[in-house]
Amino acid sequence: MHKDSKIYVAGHRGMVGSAIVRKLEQEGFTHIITRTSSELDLRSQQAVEDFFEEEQPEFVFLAAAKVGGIQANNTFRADFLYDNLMIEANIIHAAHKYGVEKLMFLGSSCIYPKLAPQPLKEEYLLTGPLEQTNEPYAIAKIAGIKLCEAYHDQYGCNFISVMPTNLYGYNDNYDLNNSHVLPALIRKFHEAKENGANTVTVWGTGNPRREFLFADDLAEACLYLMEHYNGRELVNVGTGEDITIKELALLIKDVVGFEGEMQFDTSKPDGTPRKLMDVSKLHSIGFKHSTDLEEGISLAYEDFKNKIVEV
Ligand SMILES: NC(=O)c1ccc[n+]([C@@H]2O[C@H](COP(=O)([O-])OP(=O)(O)OC[C@H]3O[C@@H](n4cnc5c(N)ncnc54)[C@H](OP(=O)(O)O)[C@@H]3O)[C@@H](O)[C@H]2O)c1
Ligand SMILES: C[C@@H]1O[C@H](OP(=O)(O)OP(=O)(O)OC[C@H]2O[C@@H](n3cnc4c(=O)[nH]c(N)nc43)[C@H](O)[C@@H]2O)[C@@H](O)[C@H](O)[C@@H]1O
Repeated sequence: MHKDSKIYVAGHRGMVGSAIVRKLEQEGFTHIITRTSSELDLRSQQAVEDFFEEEQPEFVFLAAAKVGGIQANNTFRADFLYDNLMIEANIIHAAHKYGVEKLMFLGSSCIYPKLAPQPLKEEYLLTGPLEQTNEPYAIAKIAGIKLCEAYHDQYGCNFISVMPTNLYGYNDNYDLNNSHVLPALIRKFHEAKENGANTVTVWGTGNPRREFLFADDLAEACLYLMEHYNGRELVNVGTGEDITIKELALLIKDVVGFEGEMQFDTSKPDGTPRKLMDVSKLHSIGFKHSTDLEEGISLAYEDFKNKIVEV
């Protein structure tokens, strides 16, 4: 990418998309193209093709998607499958049709089999059954990977697939029903402290293990891979370290300064027992994350407090 290359960031208002825009601006890229979902509904093929014909982007970061935590995925199963299939199919096809030089598709660590060996290597894809709570979303993301591979094979497109682990950071989603665990617990512990509550409820048993990558580190990885990786195969992006949900809750409890108790609601699903990414390929390409979990949680908590002040 040149500093004046035409770069489209799909999903620029989201946690990942906004981090990518922030990073591009910091690096001095001057021609960043964006559209909100009300300006351009990416589920409409005609609208997407009209947009690509008009803007003629040279590089595309595909960070737009219907995204949510375990409960959202398990509740809105049709929406997670349909929206994500339509968004990725429309953008990937239009990128081919209008001659985009390079596209990056963002998948997720949930594409791997529920009980695959850990840490998860890229070659474990499609080697076993998926986690039921997010199977629709995972199927959509696997289809996105296969679309990129197929357009590479048939048309020679330089479309790469990046598989982030669980993410958190600035501009995260703090809705208690639809968010991921880390932002949900930040909000729960904060509100319990502010309201003088004695107990915070954590979903599930607390035993599952999760890996968490700060979204600005992912954005840095995305720019690095856009510049340095042209492979057909997917690339995991994570920290290579995981903790239990209980350990995460204790960490967030300390950062927030909540002094009450935690209780575990086992009526809520645990989901995949573990999904630790093997990041040896990422490291061999030359990238390693820089924000450790405790520092990242503090940064996310400050962002959360600033946002509630704004409301
Ligand atoms: N968050 C995670 O833990 C995580 C983990 C692994 C992978 N990922 C992947 O990373 C990418 C970004 O995730 P995120 O956490 O940044 O999600 P997010 O904060 O929910 O942002 C998603 C963005 O997609 C846009 N979008 C959704 N539906 C759209 C539609 N029909 N038309 C146009 N735009 C639409 C939204 O645009 P508006 O704001 O304009 O409505 C929003 O900005 C996704 O591909 C996700 O699968 C996320
Ligand atoms: C990266 C994302 O991972 C997602 O799986 P996944 O990590 O289980 O999604 P999370 O919603 O982050 O849940 C992770 C673990 O945290 C537990 N948990 C504890 N308290 C809470 C809470 O208050 N809210 C939430 N949300 N969880 C909570 C939850 O039961 C589960 O075992 C997939 O559903 C998505 O498709 C995506 O791939």
